[in-house]
Amino acid sequence: MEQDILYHLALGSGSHDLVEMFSEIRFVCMGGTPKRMEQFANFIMDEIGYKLPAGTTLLDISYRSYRYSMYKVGPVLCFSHGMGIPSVGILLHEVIKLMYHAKCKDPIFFRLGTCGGIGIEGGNLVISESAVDGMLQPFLELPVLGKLKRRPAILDKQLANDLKNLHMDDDPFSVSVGKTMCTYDFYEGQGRLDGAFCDYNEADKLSFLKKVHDANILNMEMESLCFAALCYHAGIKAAVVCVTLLNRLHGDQVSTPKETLNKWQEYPQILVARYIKKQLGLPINIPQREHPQVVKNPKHAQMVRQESASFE
Ligand SMILES: O=P(O)(O)O[C@@H]1C[C@H](O)[C@@H](CO)O1
Ligand SMILES: O=c1cc[nH]c(=O)[nH]1
Repeated sequence: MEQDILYHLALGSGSHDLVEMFSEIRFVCMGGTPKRMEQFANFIMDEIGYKLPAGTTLLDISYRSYRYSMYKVGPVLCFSHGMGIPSVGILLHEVIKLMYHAKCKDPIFFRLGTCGGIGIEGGNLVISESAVDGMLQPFLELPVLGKLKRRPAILDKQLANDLKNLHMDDDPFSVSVGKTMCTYDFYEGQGRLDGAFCDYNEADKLSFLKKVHDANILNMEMESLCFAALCYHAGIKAAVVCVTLLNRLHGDQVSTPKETLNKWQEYPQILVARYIKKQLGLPINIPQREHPQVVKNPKHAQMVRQESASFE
């Protein structure tokens, strides 16, 4: 291949110097919405004391794709992945290739998400030890060339435990490690009664949720199966940290006020930021603003701005 066009990122190995732009990346963080990931980029910038080069602002490097958003903060790359397995799968293919082209060394991948708790109240964290599909099967099934390909959805146990150990007594959330059910739909796929269609009743739903609960599944979301399977297949250390928006044993609707939900969405970020700081050798409970790191490549943001702008 002469050049590799990372179409949905609006980047390419021929049009961009991917080594210059991304070789320092050590942590790749992704979550559903552009807003959340922009907030995380700003948060991690404060946490690790990273300073953007003078006169530059945080830029969505992939804004020309109109698909995903992408922010770079020193060694941390932040993406929005949209909703569901197809969306996160396409992104992962391109991010994994990006890491390869950029010659990044053993980057760790995180998904910072939201989920429905199974027996866990809203506003608490679940770290996935592995993922299962809506049939409780522990692998991603994908039709490839007319045949079903199965890839195990395994996550790094050590990383999950390391993250859990970063929980502090005065955190406003609990942290549990367990299995995650990843579905292809938010409504019927997760046994909700409040979708546009529903061919089952409350008793059927509760019997399914009990089966899920009895299988030690702590939460439901819509990306972990693919995220775990593709990272495991690529040999990438990966973790999924989600905040529960509700306890599904008590209801279906996400009725918590928006301000509270926004606060809760920060909880996975707090834990992952602690991990990143620890890996970078920074103290994890002292604000870093007064101790800015030297910017490794002061020309970087300007360069990203120019290259993104010139990409067609
Ligand atoms: O990371 P997010 O909050 O997008 O993850 C879950 C799973 C689906 O993408 C979405 C459904 O509301 O939230
Ligand atoms: O119940 C929920 C909440 C967030 N995301 C999901 O996929 N399910």
